Amino acid sequence: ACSSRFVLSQMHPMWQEPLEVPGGERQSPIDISIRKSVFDPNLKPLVTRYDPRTCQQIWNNGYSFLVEYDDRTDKSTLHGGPLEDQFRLCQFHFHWGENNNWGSEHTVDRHLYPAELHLVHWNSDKYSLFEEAVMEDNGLAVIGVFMKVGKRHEGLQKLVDALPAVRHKDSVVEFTKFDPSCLLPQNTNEYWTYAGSLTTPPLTEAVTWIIMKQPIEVSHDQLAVFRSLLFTSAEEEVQKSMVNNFRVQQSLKDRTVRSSFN
Ligand SMILES: NS(=O)(=O)c1ccc(C(=O)NCc2cccc(F)c2F)cc1
Ligand SMILES: [Zn+2]
Repeated sequence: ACSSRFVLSQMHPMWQEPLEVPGGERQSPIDISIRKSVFDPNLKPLVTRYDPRTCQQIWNNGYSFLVEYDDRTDKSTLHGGPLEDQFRLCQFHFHWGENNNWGSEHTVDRHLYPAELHLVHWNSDKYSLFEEAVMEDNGLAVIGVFMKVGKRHEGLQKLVDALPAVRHKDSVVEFTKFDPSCLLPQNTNEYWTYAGSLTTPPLTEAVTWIIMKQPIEVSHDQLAVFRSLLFTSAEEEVQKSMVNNFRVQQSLKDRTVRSSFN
């Protein structure tokens, strides 16, 4: 899978992030201003083809929990939308708050959601490994899906039920046959897209962001299980709840956010 045991330095929500990333002209996350976004009629529908058989495991990396996919072949892919190439799914993960008032990394006209899903893909037409693609400006494509509190999400529940097994940092549990398309909103034709970066170190400016307009609904209790995870490993004396694992918003600088809808 794509998230090689790249151990993030002890980064927590209040992590002392570099004030400016070298040449940081396209950092993420950002606020999406609807009235400043530009409708682009040339944006195509998104095409996702995910094979649940490529789902492998869940890993608590001390920052979020990642559901990792076998990305050694083109079995779970993304193309279309703003993308010129075909991209391979390597993992998905989430960002959330300590309560339902905040937690997402992106916002829409400053509206905060309690959580945000990121489906991480890398350009398998141009590169042969995630670690390579992550250093290139057209290397990654991340689909962002906002989550709001409402009815229970049946597809998410299988994942929620597995979380107690990865409560501590560096724990891994086998997790198979999960189709991440169940986490996409029913309307994937309405999205915003912009050129950005990873939102955790190394913050590389390699990401084409595709942010869905329609949020998915998850229950209060499902989000509460996310908050039962820990930043800390089993050995550490002081246990810290894994909450507020989002980055502070970055300036748009000289970028335009395009919308696939008017
Ligand atoms: N929140 S997000 O969607 O922007 C995001 C997506 C992926 C990663 C990641 O893979 N990091 C580990 C990692 C592994 C190998 C090489 C890397 F450079 C690297 F960052 C970090 C943030
Ligand atoms: Zn993320």
